Amino acid sequence: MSTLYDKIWQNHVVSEGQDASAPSLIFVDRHLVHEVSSPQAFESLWSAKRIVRRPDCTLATADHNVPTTPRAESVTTEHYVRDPISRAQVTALEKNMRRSKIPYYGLGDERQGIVHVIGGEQGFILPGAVCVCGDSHTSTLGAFGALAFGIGTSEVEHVLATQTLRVRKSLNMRVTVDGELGLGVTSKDVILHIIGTIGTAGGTGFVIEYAGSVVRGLSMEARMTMCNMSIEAGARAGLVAPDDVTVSYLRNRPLAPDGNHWDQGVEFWRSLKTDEHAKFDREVFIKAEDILPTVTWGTSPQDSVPISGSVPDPSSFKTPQRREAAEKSLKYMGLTPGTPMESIVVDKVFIGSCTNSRIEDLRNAAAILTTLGPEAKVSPNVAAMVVPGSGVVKRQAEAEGLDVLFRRAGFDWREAGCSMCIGLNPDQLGPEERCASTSNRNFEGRQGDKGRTHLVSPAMAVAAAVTGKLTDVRKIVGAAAFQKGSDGPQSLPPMLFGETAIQPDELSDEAPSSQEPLFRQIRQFVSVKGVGVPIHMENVDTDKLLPAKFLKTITRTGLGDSLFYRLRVDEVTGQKSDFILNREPFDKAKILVCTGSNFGCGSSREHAVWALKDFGISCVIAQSFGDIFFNNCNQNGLLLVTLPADVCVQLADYAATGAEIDIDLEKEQVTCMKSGLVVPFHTNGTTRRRLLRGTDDIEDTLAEADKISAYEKMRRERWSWLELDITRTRRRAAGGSLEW
Ligand SMILES: CC(C)[C@H](C(=O)O)[C@@H](O)C(=O)O
Ligand code: SF4
Repeated sequence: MSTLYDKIWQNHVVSEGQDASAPSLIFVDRHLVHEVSSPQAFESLWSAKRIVRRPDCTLATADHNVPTTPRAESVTTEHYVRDPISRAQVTALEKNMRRSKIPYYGLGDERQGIVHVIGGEQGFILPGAVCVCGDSHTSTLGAFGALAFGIGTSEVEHVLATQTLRVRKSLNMRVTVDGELGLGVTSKDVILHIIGTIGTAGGTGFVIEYAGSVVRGLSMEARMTMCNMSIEAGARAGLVAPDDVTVSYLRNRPLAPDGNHWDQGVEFWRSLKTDEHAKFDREVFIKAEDILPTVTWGTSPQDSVPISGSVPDPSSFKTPQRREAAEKSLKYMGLTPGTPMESIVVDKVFIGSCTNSRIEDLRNAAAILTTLGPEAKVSPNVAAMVVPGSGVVKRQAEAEGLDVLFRRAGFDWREAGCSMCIGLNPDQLGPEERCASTSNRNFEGRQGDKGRTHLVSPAMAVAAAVTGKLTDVRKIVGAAAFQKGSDGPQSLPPMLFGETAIQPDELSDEAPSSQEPLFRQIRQFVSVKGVGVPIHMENVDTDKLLPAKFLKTITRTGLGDSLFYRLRVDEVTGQKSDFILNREPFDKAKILVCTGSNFGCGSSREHAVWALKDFGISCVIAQSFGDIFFNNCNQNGLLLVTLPADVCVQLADYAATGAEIDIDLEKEQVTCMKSGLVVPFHTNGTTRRRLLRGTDDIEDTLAEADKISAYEKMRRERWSWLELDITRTRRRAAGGSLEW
């Protein structure tokens, strides 16, 4: 009896780990690449004189740094990406694509867009496949019944060089949503409700399969919205079993198989589901009737309430940590307990991001405007923008006249990219500006320094734009405006795929070079002795460890000053704060002792680990860690020690005295030298061996090249529909407009 996850896993094992807790080598069928998490991976790859093993299994685009202002057809990176550091990243990607021969959807290509949007839209991701990308929201693509998850930059390099990854198997969780959703309740509300229920650490260590009548009744795009935010629930990936909805969505997509391959693929996909009596390590049941249009009030995706609710009182939370976190959130958000959510005035509205920028999202948003009629206008105090997830979505929306509806109402209609989801491009919130946003993260500073984010569905975003405050969309359009299954029908109306230009020939041939020292070579950990810095926070996400604006670098060094930047520097005055990392002796700390759980959750940015190391930290102690962060630390020789809450508190109190701590990995013990306290800890055997030895994973994997070749041969014979013939696809794409 196996789950869907077990089955996909089993089909991809190239070689088993030495024991149950050790990572296995698994084959990667599809690798998506973008400009933020790949430059350092290519840099190391080229300097080690390695090549990309399977460019044909890889697809790249630029999305995070890309402006969304009007883009001429003859667009060049040089002129369009004005910010020199952003431009350097996009240019590095272009050069790397040219050298590696990886298919690239660049700025002049209609297929360019947010990496997770284009992966599904083009039919690149198929059920049963393993798909990775140096980005945490790769989980979006689990909606296809593919095992899709985010990885760090070192792992990107590993996949480029070997087409495999060393992964430890996660636990199985199933979230079943049964019943019937109320009119106007969408997949975004469902996933916000789930995260509100299980918490942002609820899925840590798990792959979540979404099941139940509600999930079965959702369209593919709505399923993508749900799977997208699995990472906000702490899970490695989200999955939905493939069914007729999946198959009809994939039919005739440019990169999906055709002919016999299509038939073989469909037969296999239909067999992929969890066995009836398969066992899950955790089961969660949600009643559809309990879900209302949902909105966040705080700075964590778990801080949500129904739109009819009010800002909670921090004292209503059970644990002191939650109480403290809620107080901090409310201060940051400028909200007082008891304020009705519907009275909160917004300055900006953002419809976009990999959560909600697909055609169906734009149709849903536009439908609200249609119902309201031509008089409906964006409130004079609000700036609202719609950013399609890809050039294809944009063209489709324009063919349907949605842009006209948005523009007429006063929305700004933009070009594709990550846009205001992340402060990496010009679309940002100003300090204390409040935004109703269809994105997935409401972390402090996420949409711009001191910006305040409320996560909502596309329909709710339109309602907020029109009224100027957070609003229950059902009230302004009436129930009659919604059909059953508020996200949209399960079969999409035709989508247009136009002629596209392949343009890597315009790119320069030389590989980018950087002068960075061999920072990554220091990947070993044996012991450390030094000052520990106590941090009393729950859910320290990687945005907090290193804000997005520092991700533009193409090297791994120099990030130490930016660690916990928002807490260390007042972004308005530029003055250093009295945050503990700025104070002696903690400014020289080598160990970080966090009393909270879920340290390093959120984004897959390995830059956060480089920042810790560059600051001088080589060991973090906490109650638990985010999955991707855990792997990124292993790759960089940074030891993570997991200890119970009371022990973390004890060690943090000791660290606060400024006395030295000694951490010995061989002995697996923490010694507080001054007090004599000795705390044993346990690390996974493989992790320990690798850290002690300072292993180069890629070298080890390449030693198993014959096994990888044997797997590839087996895959060609057994699942030939997985082979991608990019030249065929190009012909099809160039053969005129494709419709279905
Ligand atoms: C830049 C990238 C590594 C990051 C992620 O992993 O999620 C980004 O997409 C984000 O949303 O924070
Ligand atoms: S979460 Fe935002 S920044 Fe990250 S990939 Fe999605 S759209 Fe881009």
